[in-house]
Amino acid sequence: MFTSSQLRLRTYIAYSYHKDMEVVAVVVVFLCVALIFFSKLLLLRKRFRRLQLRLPPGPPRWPLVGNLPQLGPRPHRDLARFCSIYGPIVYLRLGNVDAITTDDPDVIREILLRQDDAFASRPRTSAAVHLAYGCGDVALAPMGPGWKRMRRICMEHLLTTRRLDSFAAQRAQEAQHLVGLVWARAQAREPINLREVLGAFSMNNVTRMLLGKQCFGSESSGPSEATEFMRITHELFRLLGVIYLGDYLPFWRRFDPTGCERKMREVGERVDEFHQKIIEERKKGEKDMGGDDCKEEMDFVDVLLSLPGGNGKDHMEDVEIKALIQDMIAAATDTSAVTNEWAMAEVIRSPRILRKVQEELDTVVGRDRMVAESDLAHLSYLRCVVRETFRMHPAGPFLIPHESIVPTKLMGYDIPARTRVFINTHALGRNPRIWAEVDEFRPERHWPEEAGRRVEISHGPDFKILPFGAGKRKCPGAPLGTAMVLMGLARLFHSFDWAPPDGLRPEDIDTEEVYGMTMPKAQPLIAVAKPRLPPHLYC
Ligand code: HEM
Repeated sequence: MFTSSQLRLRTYIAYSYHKDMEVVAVVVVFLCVALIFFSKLLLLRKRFRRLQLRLPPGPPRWPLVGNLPQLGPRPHRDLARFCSIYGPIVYLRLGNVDAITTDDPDVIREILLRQDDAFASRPRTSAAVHLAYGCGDVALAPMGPGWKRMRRICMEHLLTTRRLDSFAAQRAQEAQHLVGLVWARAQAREPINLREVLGAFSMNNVTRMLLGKQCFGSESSGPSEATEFMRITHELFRLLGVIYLGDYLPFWRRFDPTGCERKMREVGERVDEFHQKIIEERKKGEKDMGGDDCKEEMDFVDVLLSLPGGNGKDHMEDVEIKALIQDMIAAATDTSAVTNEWAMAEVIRSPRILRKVQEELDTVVGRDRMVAESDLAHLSYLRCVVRETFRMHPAGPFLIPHESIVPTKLMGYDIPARTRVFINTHALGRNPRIWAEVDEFRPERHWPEEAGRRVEISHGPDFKILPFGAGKRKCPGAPLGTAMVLMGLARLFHSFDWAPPDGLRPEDIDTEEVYGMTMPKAQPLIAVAKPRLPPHLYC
């Protein structure tokens, strides 16, 4: 039993407790209201600031999704249309991402050269995370010390002129292997799937440098493994090119209704198994890697295994080596194979151009030997064919997307930080303000005005074509890519006459493209070859 004074005390304690709770509740409610108020204020300030920005012009946008619904299955064509309506720089809002696009040489020069420091980063997309070792490679890595180190390894250890020269004999063997393959089919009077043979040519060239062995052919680990590797590499490329809604609408990633991100994870794991196997086999083999002379004989994997790691470590991490192997394969194979297929398609479509290419080859090389790499610099007309191919059919419709690091001004417009930049190389080559008769394949337009001047394949000061990009992110494999493209074409045009399969006229060869990170012909190129050199040269 309580006394009355005890009861009074208990009542008082209960009363003060409730009073304190009320005060706490009032303070909490007040803090919440203040928080909501200030965050709204910040949002409004941000919106107000955005309203003050002078963004480039662009198409009207939908709430939440912005301009995403205006992009169809060929987004390079949609963005080109916007540039023809709104001008050389177009602003787009893709979900919650700021983006600009351009097809104009002056704007491109400003982005890639004058403001290279502001625009040289890459967006951290889901594909880059799942398919490029968490952006730990070169091609998809955002600007930073990681990218710098990996790029330096490429430039100073893998793609040096000396090392590329040391693989010249292997490249010549691969070119002969290509000719032999086509010759065998020609003897059997079979039409040739040029996508297949050119794909194998590129892949073999790259894997011989990278791994010291062919992927397709007598040295391969077996046709089924090679085919699976090629299949999974194509799948990787397809996914890298996909416009994934989750990169623009974060809620999409929670549900992933199309299973795109799950597929990325699966393909990333499958590709990783291939790469891990390569490293483990090589470590087990324990090749001798000492001495500078020996280093010139080493393939890329040997070189990477011999290099010190970052932060004073003795060796590079496996994951860094795998990211570089993947970049080399992905960046080098499809790009050159797609370019070669387009060039063959356009030349076979035009018997006049085929005759001119062959006349030049007969003059420079003759008919009693095969084309050598040393001939390539003298094949000016063939070089014009390659330049014209890059104008009409750049390997990819866009450069790999760039991203601005800081807010900046571009041609008088405000560009916020983290704006995604789509440089539309497909539209640049077909921009009617720069080129006449844009849909006509005419190599002569690149013939140098000054007699005897070498025809450059890379971009010139006018930035009217841009096959390898420019500035800090320029393709580090451009000399190798050019050599592989020129060599493949020179050998095929020199060794064979070409025609479409029975019943088709040259002009019936279709030139429809299919969108992706690289942009191949929609249908593989099938053609018939007829040998034109003495038989002993083919074996
Ligand atoms: C015809 C063949 C090739 C073409 C058309 C081509 C084209 C390109 C283009 C357009 C870019 C993007 C540039 C940018 O975003 O500004 C690029 C980047 C790159 N390419 Fe190539 N490429 C070819 C061959 C090669 C080869 C043979 C290699 C290496 C063996 C290679 C390695 C790379 C790498 C590592 C990058 C990323 C550079 C960076 O982000 O820092 N490419 N290439």
